[in-house]
Amino acid sequence: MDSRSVSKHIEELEYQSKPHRLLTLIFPLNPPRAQVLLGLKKRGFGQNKYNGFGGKVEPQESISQGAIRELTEESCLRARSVNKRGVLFFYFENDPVTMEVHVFDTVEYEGEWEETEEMAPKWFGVGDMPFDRMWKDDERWWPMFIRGKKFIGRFWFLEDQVTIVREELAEVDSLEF
Ligand SMILES: Nc1[nH]c(=O)nc2c1ncn2[C@H]1C[C@H](O)[C@@H](COP(=O)(O)OP(=O)(O)OP(=O)(O)O)O1
Repeated sequence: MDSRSVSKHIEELEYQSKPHRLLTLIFPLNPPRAQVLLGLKKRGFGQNKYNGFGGKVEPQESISQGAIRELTEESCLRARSVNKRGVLFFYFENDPVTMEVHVFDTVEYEGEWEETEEMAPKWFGVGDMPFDRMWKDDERWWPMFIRGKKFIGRFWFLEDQVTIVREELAEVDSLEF
């Protein structure tokens, strides 16, 4: 198990032994936290969905460094600081790999956003999210996210990547384990 994974603090033993893919997901907020920059994903996993920015954590970096790097690669924004907001585990039917997604926000970033090969960014009001074009779990944890809470969630999807057959979601005081 990757030492940066938080699986052992959250998942049961039988889940801990599955392969995990460590991923980041970061949402830039405008200073009063009224708007969020989402990207329409142009290729790969989650194509044609709006989401935050993110991807695989590289072997030599911390999870926060991965979040900052992916934000720049996908939107051209450079985050000066990030806040840890959530950890999400996704289980897909007939897929042995668990996705462990570390969720961040940033209110301190520099540069102008630009469309990249992977993402077409667009600002949305935090209360006016395009949930019909996002991952199904997002509308579950987004209310916690915009209230400034931290959260841990687990979602079991069917192979269609749309239907959630089971979920666990809880607010937590801390994500430091
Ligand atoms: N159910 C889900 N809900 C959600 O909100 N985000 C999800 C999700 N499942 C995956 N993600 C996010 C996590 C991550 O930011 C992105 C998947 O990463 P990518 O597809 O960008 O990974 P790649 O393998 O393409 O990575 P890179 O090549 O490193 O960019 O989708």
